[in-house]
Amino acid sequence: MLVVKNATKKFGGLIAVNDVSFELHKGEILGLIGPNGSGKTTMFNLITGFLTLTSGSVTFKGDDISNQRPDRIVHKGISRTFQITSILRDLTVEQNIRAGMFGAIETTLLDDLFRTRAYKQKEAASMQRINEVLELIGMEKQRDKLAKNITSVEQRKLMIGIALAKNPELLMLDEPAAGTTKEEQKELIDLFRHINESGVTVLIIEHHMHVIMNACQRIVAFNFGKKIAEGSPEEIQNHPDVIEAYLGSGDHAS
Ligand SMILES: Nc1ncnc2c1ncn2[C@@H]1O[C@H](COP(=O)(O)OP(=O)(O)OP(=O)(O)O)[C@@H](O)[C@H]1O
Repeated sequence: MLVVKNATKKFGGLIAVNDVSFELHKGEILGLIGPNGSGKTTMFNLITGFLTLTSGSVTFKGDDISNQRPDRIVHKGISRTFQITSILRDLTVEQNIRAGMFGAIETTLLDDLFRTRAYKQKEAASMQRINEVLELIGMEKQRDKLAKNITSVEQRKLMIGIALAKNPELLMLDEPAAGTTKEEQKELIDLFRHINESGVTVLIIEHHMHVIMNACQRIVAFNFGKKIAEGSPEEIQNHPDVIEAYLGSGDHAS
């Protein structure tokens, strides 16, 4: 579904991503791991058009999407979350999801002004998608609560809901379990599986090793911008280069 080929990103003299190739298959949950600064977020930004490749390519469903604008890439079916929270705290859960749909369902100014049939159809489609997303993230009961008044794990789920609002085929999550407890992480793992079972392919960057090991079918490991290993959770856990990377970095993610 997604093919990254010889991707390289240089920032001046620093090579943040160094000749990385990997594939993501339709229907799977793939994890990206690696110590701090190993190039994972840069890789996300290269796939989603927030950064341009120095060299290499990214193809999605056979289309070359290398260096296209982020909004074009969203239209092709890739949606993502960010490390920094993107929720609008003074809006309700439902309004946040609606805001996430911006650009996904388009109405013209005339449609909006005159409430045309096209407007009504699009509004019905929006409402249907909002309901689907609320069901997917398990937050139907919280739909009218202000985002600032929901729990921190609910805020994490809402961030995922905002990305899902665009109805992606590929959902990319950047550290979705940051700042959560073990109990909350279990909820999030169930959520990733539920989203995946609904037909969405998932790519996750995550520091909590047990989240990655439990949620992902396959894992790609990075160190110093390079791919050092790829395989099942078991293969990755026992891979000498991965063990060395984590021991050497002092980044003992739990
Ligand atoms: N815009 C930028 N300009 C210069 N250097 C950058 C930029 N973005 C990232 N880097 C550098 O590229 C390297 C890879 O960073 P990146 O954020 O991709 O790592 P990461 O694996 O996502 O780390 P973390 O787990 O801490 O988020 C780091 O050395 C970082 O300082």
